Amino acid sequence: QRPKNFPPGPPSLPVLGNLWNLNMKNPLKDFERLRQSYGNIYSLFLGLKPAVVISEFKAMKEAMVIKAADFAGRPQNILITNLTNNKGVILVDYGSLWRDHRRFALMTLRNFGLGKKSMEERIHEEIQHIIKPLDDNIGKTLSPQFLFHNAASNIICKVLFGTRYEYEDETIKIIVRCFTEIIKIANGPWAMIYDSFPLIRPLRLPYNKTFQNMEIFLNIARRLVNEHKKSRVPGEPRDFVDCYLDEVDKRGDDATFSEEQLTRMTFDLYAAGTDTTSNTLLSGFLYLMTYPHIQERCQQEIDRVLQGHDKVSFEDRHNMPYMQAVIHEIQRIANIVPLSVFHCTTKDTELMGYSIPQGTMIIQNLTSVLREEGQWKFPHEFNPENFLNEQGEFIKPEAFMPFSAGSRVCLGESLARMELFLITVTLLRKFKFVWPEDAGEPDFTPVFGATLTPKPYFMTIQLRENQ
Ligand code: HEM
Repeated sequence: QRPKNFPPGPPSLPVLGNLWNLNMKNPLKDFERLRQSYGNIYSLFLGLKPAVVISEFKAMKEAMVIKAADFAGRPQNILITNLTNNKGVILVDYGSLWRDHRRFALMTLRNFGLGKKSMEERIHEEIQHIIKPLDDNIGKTLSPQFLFHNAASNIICKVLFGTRYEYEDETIKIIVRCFTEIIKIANGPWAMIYDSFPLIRPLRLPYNKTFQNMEIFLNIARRLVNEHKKSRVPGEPRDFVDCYLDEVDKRGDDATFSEEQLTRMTFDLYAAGTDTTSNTLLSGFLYLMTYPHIQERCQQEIDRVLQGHDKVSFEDRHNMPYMQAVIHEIQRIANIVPLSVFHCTTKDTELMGYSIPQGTMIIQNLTSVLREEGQWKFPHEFNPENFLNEQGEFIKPEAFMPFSAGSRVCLGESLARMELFLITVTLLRKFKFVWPEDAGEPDFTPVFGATLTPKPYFMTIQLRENQ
């Protein structure tokens, strides 16, 4: 039964609730269909749990920005609690552990605490490892999937642990496999089954694999943290782990800053920073190959602004309005995290006149904002004009929310934006990317998972004439 003045929604069945209304493999179309019937704020029962789905800019802003604290919780199901041990940052509930760690991570990632080597340098070093295989394949075709994935993974690895792995290294393969499998189970129907039926928890079912995978990653992270403890010089941090160990020293007995929390947080940052960035790059190059005139216009701007410089710096973005518009448009159309990460209300609250009790799961339909008519000049097509004004200057409409908005907004936004800019500009400056002649028509339909991924594709690499 829906509480009084709760947002409307489709009728629900006992036990299953509205799970029968959703295609678990890809519920995005169902969320859109239900929005058309019930409006921008509607409710669903996921099993016995009530959830509210929020769509379009106005409602999203009221919830996430204006009433940020009311909507900043995370739903706590038992699988997640058992998996995270109430530690980390992404899935922990609103409270002091989350707040202190979020603040610490933001400060550290913003280039302050990271020691002598700047974030930009770390990214540029990794870009050299992307360029090498591209250089070796001039005139040939290549699938960029692993290249981008390993690069994004190594960048975050360097920020956290100060190390990178060769693209063929077993450790990187194990890490990537653990993440993929954990996310698949934690996000899917098994999490709900685990939650609803305590008696089956000890059985050997797929979620057990999740706990094993989590242990594998945590053991790798613990080993790296132990090595840091031996080699660090207090007060002279080399990376995120060193900064955190300095913070533990500084805080003394404050239990929330602990080594266990550190290893859990490295997992979260690693998981959140890899797929998202690499899938954005993959979508980006797919669009740049399909719209060669847009690729060329980027290259003209790059050549003009970088003339006489050996490499691009993040500051250069201020002189590259077109490139900035293209990268933002890639993020808008790629819509990499379409349902954000589920939120939860922290107290009884109201949204656009509806009452929403404390503890209600909140699902952000970010797709609806990124494609909203009235917010964009060209909501349904790939067109950088969405981010340019009449004078050709870069503008960012408020409805640009691929990182979500408010208190839980993506913690890695600044790192992600730097990666996307430096990688895209460096590669476009040196190479021309061409859709292979024999590859048929490009298919833009993404594959749904925790993030949206373009279908695997190949690209032909050409060296640009001025290189
Ligand atoms: C293009 C790349 C990225 C996109 C599109 C993206 C998007 C998002 C979104 C939509 C959320 C959920 C926000 C919410 O719940 O309201 C999120 C959360 C988060 N992201 Fe990202 N992200 C990206 C890259 C990164 C990177 C590189 C890192 C790591 C440094 C990162 C770390 C996090 C963390 C830790 C959270 C949880 C924040 C919290 O709960 O307070 N993300 N991201």
